[in-house]
Amino acid sequence: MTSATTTPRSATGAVALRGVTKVYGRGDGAVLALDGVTLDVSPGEFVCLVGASGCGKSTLLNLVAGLDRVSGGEIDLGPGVEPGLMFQESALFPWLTVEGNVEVPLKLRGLPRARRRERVAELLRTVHLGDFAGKRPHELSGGMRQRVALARTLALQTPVLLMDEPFGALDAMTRDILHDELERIWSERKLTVLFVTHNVREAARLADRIILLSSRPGRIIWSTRVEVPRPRRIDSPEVAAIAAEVTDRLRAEVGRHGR
Ligand SMILES: Nc1ncnc2c1ncn2[C@@H]1O[C@H](COP(=O)(O)OP(=O)(O)OP(=O)(O)O)[C@@H](O)[C@H]1O
Repeated sequence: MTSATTTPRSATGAVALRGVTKVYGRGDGAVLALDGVTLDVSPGEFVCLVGASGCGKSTLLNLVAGLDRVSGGEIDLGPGVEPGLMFQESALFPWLTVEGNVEVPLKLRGLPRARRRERVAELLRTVHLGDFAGKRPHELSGGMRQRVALARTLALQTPVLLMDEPFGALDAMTRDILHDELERIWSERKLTVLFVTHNVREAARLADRIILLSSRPGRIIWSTRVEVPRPRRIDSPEVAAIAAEVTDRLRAEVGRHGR
C-alpha cells in the first residue's frame, strides 16, 4: 500500500516564507516590493528585520499577518494560527477604557464575561497596568498606550507576534523599559516574534537573529545570530558592536542604491 503524500506543516509558532514576492499595481506603474524572500523562523525565536526605508519590511509583515496577499510564493504559520499585530500607533479605541480595549478581541471571540474579566485582569498585570484598568487612552502616556496595545495583542493567546516599529515613537528611556518588558513576556510565553525596526541598536538588544533586507525590491541579503547573553543592555559594548556591524552593512546597501 502506498502512503498518502502529506504536506509538511509548521510546528506551532513557526513561520515559514518560501519565495515570497509582492508586486503592487499593474503594468507600467507596477512596483516590485519583495522579490523571492525565503525565511524560516523557529518557534520561540525573536527575529528583527532591518533595511532601508521603503525596502518592503512592512509589506512583509502585512503579508505574514494576512492583511494582504502574496503575488508569488507561500507563507505558512501552521494550522489555525492567527498572528497578533502591533504597530507604532497603539490604535486603541479612545472611547473605551484600558480594560475595554483589551477586552475587544475576547468579546469578538465570544468569551463569556467572567472569563473575559479574569483574562483582562491577568493581562493588565502582565504589562504592569493593573491600576489603570479604568483609564481612557488620552489619560495615558505613549509608553502606557503601547503596553495596552501589547496586552490587547496578547489577549488572543497567539504564539506569533508581528511588531512593526512598535516603540518607534517613544523616548529612549520608555523604549528601554519596554524592551525589558517585551523580552520578559516573550520568554515567559515562549512567543515567536517578527519585529521590524529602523533602529539597529534596538535590533541588537532584542533579536536572536537580525535579517537585513536589500533596498527595493526587498531580498534577504545578510543575517546574523546575536549571541550576546540575555538580559542585555542597549548601551552594552556587545550590543553596540553588533549594531555597528549592521549599520555598516546597511550603509553599504543604501550607498549602492542611493536609498
Ligand atoms: N499599497 C501600496 N501600493 C503601491 N506601492 C506600495 C504600497 N504599499 C507599499 N508600497 C511600496 O512598496 C515599497 C515597500 O514599502 P514598505 O512600506 O513595505 O517599506 P518599508 O521597508 O516598511 O518602509 P519604511 O521603512 O519607510 O517604513 C515602497 O516602495 C512603497 O512605496
